[in-house]
Amino acid sequence: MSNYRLRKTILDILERMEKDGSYSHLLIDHELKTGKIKAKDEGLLTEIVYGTFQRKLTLDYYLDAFIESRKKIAPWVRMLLRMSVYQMVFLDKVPDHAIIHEAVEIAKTRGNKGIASLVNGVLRSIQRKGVPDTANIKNSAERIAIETSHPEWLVNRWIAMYGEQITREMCEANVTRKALTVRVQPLKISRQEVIRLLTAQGLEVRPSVFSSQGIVIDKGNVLKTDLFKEGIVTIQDQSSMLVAEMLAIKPGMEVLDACSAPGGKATHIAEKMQNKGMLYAYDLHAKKAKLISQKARDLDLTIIVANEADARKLQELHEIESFDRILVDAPCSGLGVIRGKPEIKYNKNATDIKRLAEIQLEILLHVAPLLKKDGLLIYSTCTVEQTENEGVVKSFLQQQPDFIIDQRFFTELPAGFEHSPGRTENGLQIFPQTFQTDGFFLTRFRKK
Ligand SMILES: C[S@@+](CC[C@H](N)C(=O)[O-])C[C@H]1O[C@@H](n2cnc3c(N)ncnc32)[C@H](O)[C@@H]1O
Repeated sequence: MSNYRLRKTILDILERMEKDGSYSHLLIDHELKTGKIKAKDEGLLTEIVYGTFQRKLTLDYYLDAFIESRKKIAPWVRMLLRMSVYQMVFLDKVPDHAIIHEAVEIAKTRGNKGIASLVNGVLRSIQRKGVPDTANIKNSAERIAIETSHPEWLVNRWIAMYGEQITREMCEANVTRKALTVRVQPLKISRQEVIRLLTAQGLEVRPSVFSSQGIVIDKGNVLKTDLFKEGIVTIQDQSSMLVAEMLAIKPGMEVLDACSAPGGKATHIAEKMQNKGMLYAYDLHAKKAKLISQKARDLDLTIIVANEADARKLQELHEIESFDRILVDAPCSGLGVIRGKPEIKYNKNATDIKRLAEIQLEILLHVAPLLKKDGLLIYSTCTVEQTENEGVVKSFLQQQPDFIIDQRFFTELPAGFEHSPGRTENGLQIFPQTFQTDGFFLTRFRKK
């Protein structure tokens, strides 16, 4: 694929992300699977698409200094300018003159001479004068918002929750890449052996401190290895791996995973159960429930029974006090996984957060009676929103006096969490910047 075609494909993906609010990772995966992108270009395509979308608001701030405010420009032209400026400012892989040349060619072919001249003028001015200095922005929330491309309402909200320093670190982490991590299927092979095999294939890897099954891939493409293709390792973020680790699971138990698709944590729990016992996994959507069964089959785990159900109606399917362990990995705003899914920061609003917190509490209150006395329930989300995390935990404890926060949860956490900034009496908020993971929240209740 020529450079021109590659840039045009990148522009197409970015436009679809903007127009349909489509999931960036799904669009990129789809494009890479068409086989039209050369292996050597895959990294560049991913980098420009993610980078441009991640830094959309920063790039607009730069561009607005060079575009007359009265001038209306079509969304595709703005996107073309954004991806060009992203490459000029944040990447050093292609010289500026080549970036400008390709952008002008696209503008000419898709638009007309006038658009090509505008694109040429704006990009050449930026090349000559450089981008505006954000140090001049006086208001600190606005400055964080522009420098890290987050909506200002979100930055203000996080500053009110966590203070300016944590907010800035979090926003900065959200625009960086993190290392991919995988989980080993321990019933098939040991982590040590997988590390040996991956290292022999030239990858740079290290054991995760979050989970005895986790491996961090510092360099190399694990997705192309047979270990991945054969289901011996699966992709999972380290903070997600913490859930099964902290559920104090034993083989032979009866376990409920109330919001389970696509089954990352359910399969991890089944592995911890050594595929002995019973794990009921539910999801609201039938299609998604099928993904859980598929994942269980891929990993040769036979104890998972996956079905479609609303977690708020599980009392119709199961008896009171029938489970040793329950996991509520609740639907949430996803504001902890912005790094991998940048569209989330632009699409969510405060009303979504409030509504989600209501659903999360409803789910918890409904499944609580299904837990045996002395049983454990983990509540987790992939968000950094206090309303959805500590807020829900506090409301749940108020309405369910039979439940307490299990203090052993804190002593059983892996080393490194002793002074973690997000640790409170109600659970553990993992920030994306602390361990270079997804932002995640989890806590463990015990039924008295
Ligand atoms: C955070 S995801 C779960 C991820 C999963 N535990 C894993 O590790 O792969 C939340 C899931 O809850 C499902 N969901 C949303 N509302 C639900 C409800 N009322 N009952 C059951 N599942 C629900 C969503 O479809 C989504 O798949």
